[in-house]
Amino acid sequence: MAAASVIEARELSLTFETADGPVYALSKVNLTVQDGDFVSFIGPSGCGKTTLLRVIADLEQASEGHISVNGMKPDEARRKRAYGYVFQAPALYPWRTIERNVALPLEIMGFSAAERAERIARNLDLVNLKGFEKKFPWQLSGGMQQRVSIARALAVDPKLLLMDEPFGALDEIVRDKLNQQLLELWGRTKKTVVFVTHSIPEAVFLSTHIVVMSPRPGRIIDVIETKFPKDRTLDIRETPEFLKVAHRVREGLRQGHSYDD
Ligand SMILES: Nc1ncnc2c1ncn2[C@@H]1O[C@H](COP(=O)(O)OP(=O)(O)OP(=O)(O)O)[C@@H](O)[C@H]1O
Repeated sequence: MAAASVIEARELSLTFETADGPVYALSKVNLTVQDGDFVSFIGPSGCGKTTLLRVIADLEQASEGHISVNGMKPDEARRKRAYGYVFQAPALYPWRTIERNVALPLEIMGFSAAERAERIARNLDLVNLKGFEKKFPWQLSGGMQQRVSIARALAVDPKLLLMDEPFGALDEIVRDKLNQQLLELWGRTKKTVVFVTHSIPEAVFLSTHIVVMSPRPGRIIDVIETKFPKDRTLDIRETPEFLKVAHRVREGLRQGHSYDD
């Protein structure tokens, strides 16, 4: 049976009108994300990765074209909490404990105390943070705080997880560990993930599809499908197949890059 599409974008464009003239953040973007895919957006600064993620999340509206999220218009998908969003910085409330941070979207949606407790326990377990419920964010490392943000995004059980460079601020060892954990989490939960990154190894390791983007105007220049086993470990980064995919991403980035700035 063919997988259902979670995101469909057709001829999507977004132009920001600024004092210095129009900025063509997205131009004629076509993208299909199927149920269970792990899709990364990669490209140089300003190619529209965050803008595309924000259009999917209804935080920004397209100037032209069509987009659907879980078969709905983005504003309806947002109201129905069809996705969870993880920002680059953990954005946790410092005065709330870890469990109360994860509880926040559940409180907003009116879940009962018993349901909240069950979901908090389940999602903190999923990100390996059992035992940290009563701590405050400042008592946790940056990587642990980002795992709390992931648990919070998953608490309402969305089909789709949108992640904007969630590990960009972390050192490489921590990032490797979180990549491995995220892959395991994706395998277990069967969520659809859309992930923004600047890192070629991160994109190749995590993704089923790598969307290579280019700036001025922001557009998609290549979509690369990978065929790595679901239970892969970081060791695959040394394999010829991994290096081949990484090379194709790098070539795409090189061709799309202008050196006039
Ligand atoms: N609200 C806005 N108003 C005007 N221009 C904007 C706005 N948001 C983004 N832009 C511009 O749109 C283009 C795409 O920005 P975007 O943040 O999506 O790129 P990006 O690929 O995510 O970059 P980075 O990797 O640096 O985060 C850039 O030229 C940016 O300056």
